[in-house]
Amino acid sequence: MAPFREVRDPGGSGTTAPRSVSTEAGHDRDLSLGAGPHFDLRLSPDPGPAPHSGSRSNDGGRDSGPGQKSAFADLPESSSADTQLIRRTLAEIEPISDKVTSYFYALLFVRHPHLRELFPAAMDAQRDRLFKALLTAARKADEPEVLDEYLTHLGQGHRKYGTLPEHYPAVGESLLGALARYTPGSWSEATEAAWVRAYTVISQVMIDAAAENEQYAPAWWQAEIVSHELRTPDIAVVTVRPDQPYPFLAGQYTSLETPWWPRVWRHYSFASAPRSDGLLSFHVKAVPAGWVSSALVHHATAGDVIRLGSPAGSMVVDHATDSGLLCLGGGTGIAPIKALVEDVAVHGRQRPVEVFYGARSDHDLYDIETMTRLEREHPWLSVRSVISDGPTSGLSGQLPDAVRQYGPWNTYDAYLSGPPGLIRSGVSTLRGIGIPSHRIRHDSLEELVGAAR
Ligand SMILES: NC(=O)C1=CN([C@@H]2O[C@H](COP(=O)(O)OP(=O)(O)OC[C@H]3O[C@@H](n4cnc5c(N)ncnc54)[C@H](O)[C@@H]3O)[C@@H](O)[C@H]2O)C=CC1
Repeated sequence: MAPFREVRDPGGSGTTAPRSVSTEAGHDRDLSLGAGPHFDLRLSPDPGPAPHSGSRSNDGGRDSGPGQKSAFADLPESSSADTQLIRRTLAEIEPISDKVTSYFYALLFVRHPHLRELFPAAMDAQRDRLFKALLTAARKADEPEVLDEYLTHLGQGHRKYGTLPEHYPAVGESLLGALARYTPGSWSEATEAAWVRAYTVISQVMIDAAAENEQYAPAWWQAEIVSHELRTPDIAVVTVRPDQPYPFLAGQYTSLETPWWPRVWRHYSFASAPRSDGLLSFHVKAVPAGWVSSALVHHATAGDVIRLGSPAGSMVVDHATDSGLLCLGGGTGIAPIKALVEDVAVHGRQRPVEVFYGARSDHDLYDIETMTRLEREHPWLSVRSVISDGPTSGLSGQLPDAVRQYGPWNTYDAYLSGPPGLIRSGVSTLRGIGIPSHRIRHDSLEELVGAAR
């Protein structure tokens, strides 16, 4: 049987933690957690198969075998009562989530200062990512399969930050400390016990997923920039050569860290299907206050080395069907759409692919030449550009409106990529014209908001 590790001393980092800290709100807050919650995490040396659900994982397409059991199937019967208690806490902190987030990090760093170095020097960009992810996990507690997949990705993705199993109890204590502090009306022994049970399972799934991923993938890849092409004053196509093979699927994205902003990771979709020379390309637009995007567009040159995390995302082509593909790419969102087109071409299936490429002006259609070249090469491909904000001789308006003028689309699989506003209105338009939700694919809005800054 695998050893159990009990974490009984929330301040047990060997450092003398101050008893209070000044938070954003300017109040000194007591950091005591009383006796403290206990997290019994099994730090198994042999993780066995990852307990994820059998749906697409972020390891470049490896699926877990059929019939694997969800870790959440092991939850005690009290779990639905736990769900109620957890929901109540979540509802209570929602309007003050900023304060709770600040307090969570204050607790974490004051009690466990050695963990500070795992986070970026300037925390504002990524400040609430971890906390949000934990709350998202808690919110999905009654959707075991979805939660398993989410946590598996989260656990694997945390390897690049240097996260170790022994860090999880510290995070759990800080999470509970912050929740308890900001829900004084409802926090009780039962609520704490519910959160301890939920966090214990959450962290165990993440730890197991990371350990399983370690068997076949590095925590990150080094990648040298081999070409940097400025297509407009603020959009660059950056091509890199990873230091070891990088398996991924067309339509997926990765996390990327530049040498100029250590520990600040941003998501970028691959702009090509996997290539025989192993090179990877990204379309990067420098956005205002976008540290990483500006560095990549305005400072990066050939020879610079960046780091890449694991591939992720399920916006991939289903090669088991011959359905047509309806693709909406807004701005740099055309990058993974181009990868999907190349993927269909590689598989040699003659299925119709209809691309709507949206941009604010003709000038912003930075990749139209590539798309029209692909259209010339492949009779099954049609590319239409749609201009939203300027004069044009072609289609004008917002992308979803343009798509509505064509069709019918109800036999197509739909792929959306671009700004969150496009995804939201695109999904609602496509549903409205008869494409069922399960045939509409896009990256998670949570990942997209602020993704490529
Ligand atoms: N996998 C993905 O979903 C990817 C997403 N992106 C995201 O795409 C965005 C690209 O930004 P920009 O190039 O500045 O695009 P943009 O803001 O210039 O928008 C491009 C086009 O998208 C459509 N659009 C934008 N907002 C819309 C809305 N609210 N409703 C309907 N249509 C809308 C319009 O047709 C517009 O011309 C970034 O936020 C980036 O993070 C980029 C690459 C991949």
